[in-house]
Amino acid sequence: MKRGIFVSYTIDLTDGIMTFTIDRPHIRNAVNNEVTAGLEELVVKAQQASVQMVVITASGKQAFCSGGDLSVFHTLRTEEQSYRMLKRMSDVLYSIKTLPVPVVAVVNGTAVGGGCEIATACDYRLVWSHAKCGFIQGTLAITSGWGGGTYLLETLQHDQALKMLSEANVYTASELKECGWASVIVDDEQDVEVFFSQMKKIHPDVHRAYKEIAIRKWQKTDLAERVEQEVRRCAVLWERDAHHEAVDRFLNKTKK
Ligand SMILES: CC[C@@H](C(=O)O)C(=O)SCCNC(=O)CCNC(=O)[C@H](O)C(C)(C)COP(=O)(O)OP(=O)(O)OC[C@H]1O[C@@H](n2cnc3c(N)ncnc32)[C@H](O)[C@@H]1OP(=O)(O)O
Repeated sequence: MKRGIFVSYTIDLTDGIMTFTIDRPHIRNAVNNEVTAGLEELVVKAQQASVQMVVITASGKQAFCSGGDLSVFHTLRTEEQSYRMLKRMSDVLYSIKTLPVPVVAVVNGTAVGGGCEIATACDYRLVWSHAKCGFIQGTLAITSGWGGGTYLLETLQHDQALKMLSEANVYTASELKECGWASVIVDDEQDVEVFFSQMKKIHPDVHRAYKEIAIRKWQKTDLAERVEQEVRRCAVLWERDAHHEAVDRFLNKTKK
């Protein structure tokens, strides 16, 4: 077992499964710059030949990830400033999406905003039955900006994806299964183990070969360029008053 412990995340390698855990439960596992750096570290470490699968999850049962840490990212005011943050996260999520092994999000609780983007960049989403998830960026007068909107349109039927993005709602685990976002709903740790033991029945080279096919398709269809356009579009909206006012409302509401 190899283990690296930092303040905001851990990376663990056990039996060929490399697990990245966001460890900021007090703030619903929101992504700050340290978590972004951790995901960059994950991408490097996951290239090792001994890694057969990658898991992304988070501490506690309340939240998988509440998106970007608004108390940190709210200091980014202009299109240019927000573009740099959005681009960095979108680059790391693209690298995660195109890892040569299956990537599984174990959605242990609420996933909203960028949290849904992280999960959507993964190949599989194991969603705990109590979890509620949604692309709520619209309520902040922005779009997804880490590539997750583009990945959702790749993953779900077109009208389901567009509805999920535009409605900016949160959905229950069963609604997420019905629309095709959740691969599996899990009720306990045993259900999670069953998923991984099924995966492990198949030789890791077979998983790698199928992943190669998917990556080739994404390269042919200019996925990276489509993500870049999503990032740029979000940065334009980010600069506007409507976005900053909505974030102010959230931050002031929770301080009272
Ligand atoms: C920035 C990138 C962008 C993208 O490209 O996608 C985004 O991610 S936009 C989306 C940003 N995220 C949000 O707007 C979600 C905000 N959070 C919530 O709506 C709720 O916290 C929750 C996730 C639904 C959980 O609700 P609940 O369990 O009731 O917890 P609290 O609301 O009481 O939160 C506890 C504590 O954590 C703080 N918090 C939560 N999320 C964030 C966040 N994303 N950024 C900063 N802080 C966050 C919240 O303020 C509370 O703090 P205290 O009041 O000090 O305890």
